[in-house]
Amino acid sequence: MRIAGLTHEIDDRTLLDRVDLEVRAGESLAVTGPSGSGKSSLLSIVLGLVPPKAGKVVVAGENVVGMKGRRLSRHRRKNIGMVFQFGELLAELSPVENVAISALLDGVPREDAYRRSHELLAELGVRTDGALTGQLSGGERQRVAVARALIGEPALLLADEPTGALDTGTRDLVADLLFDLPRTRGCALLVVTHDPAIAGRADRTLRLDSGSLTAAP
Ligand SMILES: Nc1ncnc2c1ncn2[C@@H]1O[C@H](COP(=O)(O)OP(=O)(O)OP(=O)(O)O)[C@@H](O)[C@H]1O
Repeated sequence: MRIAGLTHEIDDRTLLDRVDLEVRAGESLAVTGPSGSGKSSLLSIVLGLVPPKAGKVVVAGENVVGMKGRRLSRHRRKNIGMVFQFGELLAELSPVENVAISALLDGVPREDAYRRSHELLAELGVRTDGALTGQLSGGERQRVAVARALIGEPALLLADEPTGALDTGTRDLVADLLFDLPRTRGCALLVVTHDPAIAGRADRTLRLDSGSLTAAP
């Protein structure tokens, strides 16, 4: 993913001021910064959910800025996986169903979607013994969320405070898993987080403050 000259304003506040950024395949990047500095807004722009004032966001060779409708949703489904702080899973479905849904919506035949979902969950160490997602521990749920983000084999994986809702031990297990993915799957990983212990695991860390991204100490 390559971001160039990205500018975004909210209520006369410049959250991103001509920001440039690149995350390559196989690489991880963490963005930290104070609350309200615009970290989540940055991810929303990369997802094409929020239009910036200016600039480009190129994912898998295509500029997301200005992309709309079906073309945008197809592009997002094909190229980007997203992990949220609270997983955003459907509690009343099984983990296998939560992960398969993403592929089914993408037109993958049912049998393939379920097989792939089983395989991914097994690889990520989540039990698929019939328990509902709502019955799993926080760490297991986050691993299901990671599997869901990965099922479309995205070139870019985004994560917003992916371990923010976990206790320290579980946080480390999920972080181990997450930061292994660029190496094991060849994707680019962009994580936004407050947590220095998480940011410190990325190949590079940048800090967003007053519109600018600078190398974090
Ligand atoms: N849809 C919106 N309408 C108005 N203001 C918004 C909107 N989305 C975000 N903001 C504001 O933009 C600023 C940046 O928010 P954002 O969530 O991107 O920051 P953040 O760095 O991710 O913060 P945190 O670390 O607390 O999650 C905040 O002041 C927020 O209130």
